[in-house]
Amino acid sequence: MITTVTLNAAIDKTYSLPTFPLGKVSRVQRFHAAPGGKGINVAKVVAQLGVPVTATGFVGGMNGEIIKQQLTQMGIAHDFVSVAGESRICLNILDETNGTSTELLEPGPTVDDAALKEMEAKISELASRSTIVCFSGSLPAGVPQDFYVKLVSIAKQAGAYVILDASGDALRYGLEAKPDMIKPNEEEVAALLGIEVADEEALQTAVETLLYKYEMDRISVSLGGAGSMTAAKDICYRVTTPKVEVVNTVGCGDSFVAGMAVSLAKGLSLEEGLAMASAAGTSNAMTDLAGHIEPEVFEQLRKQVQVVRI
Ligand SMILES: Nc1ncnc2c1ncn2[C@@H]1O[C@H](COP(=O)(O)OP(=O)(O)O)[C@@H](O)[C@H]1O
Ligand SMILES: O=P(O)(O)OC[C@H]1O[C@](O)(COP(=O)(O)O)[C@@H](O)[C@@H]1O
Repeated sequence: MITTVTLNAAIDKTYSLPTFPLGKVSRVQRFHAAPGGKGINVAKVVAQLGVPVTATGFVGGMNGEIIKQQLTQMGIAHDFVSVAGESRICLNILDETNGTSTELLEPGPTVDDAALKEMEAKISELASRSTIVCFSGSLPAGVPQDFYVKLVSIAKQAGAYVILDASGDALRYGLEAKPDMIKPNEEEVAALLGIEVADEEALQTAVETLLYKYEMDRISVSLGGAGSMTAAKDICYRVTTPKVEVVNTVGCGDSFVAGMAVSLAKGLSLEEGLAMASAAGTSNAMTDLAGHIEPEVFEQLRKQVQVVRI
């Protein structure tokens, strides 16, 4: 089983507008809402790829109930810790004319100490039954910046392979617990090392520095439409994906993580994992939903992505 952890679960709402003029009234004709937040997006794609998954994290209020209900309807097992307050809404406004995506992310509920303790116990229990645990996303108020250190350590101690997809201090602290894999973007790599990444050679050096410093199994730096770079012990790959018609890139990183987690759960090679992760990310970019892949598109892309050793 794969467990996904979303400490700041959300309802992801997407509004698709022909144009999005600021300071004007826009009437929204096309919209949808789905359970979201990075880890829940990972869970949705893992489920689509046919691997058993349990989604956990903090949820609160009516939005929390909706998140749980909809996951149940999707056939995704969940085991959340309930908190006072309301789970957030994350709004993504797609302007179909100029192709922009504008995200408005609420802060989410405030988590108290009792809920933090409950989460530690939950991770210990779920990780002991999981081959992979994915921690994804930002920390809501009340969660200490170093909480991922604790949770990653607990999951590793329970014997799970741990993927951490976070940013800022949450990632910086989380690295101290030596997750098996992280999936930063280029800016996050630069921020972690306090450097500027001028070109691909510099990126490779930076990624390898992080890999060895924190004794990780692999690091994938996702580069949006330009693909990704992945370093593992004594090896580095550059992956490029075919040019596709992009609809909405929200959730691409989560889909990439899902593909990688599924490949690990199935015992596939790193090369196969990269094809799977990249195909999932690119497939997600081709739909207006966040954390969604079309199986036929995914299978086609999986054959088309280029995984090159550098
Ligand atoms: N515009 C795009 N065209 C094709 N594939 C994309 C595009 N954006 C993202 N992807 C795919 O999704 C993966 C992760 O996307 P990225 O945008 O880098 O992550 P994040 O959402 O974390 O910023 C990429 O490595 C790529 O495979
Ligand atoms: O937890 P965070 O970091 O605030 O991010 C929340 C938001 O990120 C998203 O998962 C999108 O993330 P990616 O585009 O990086 O995959 C939204 O669906 C979500 O609501």
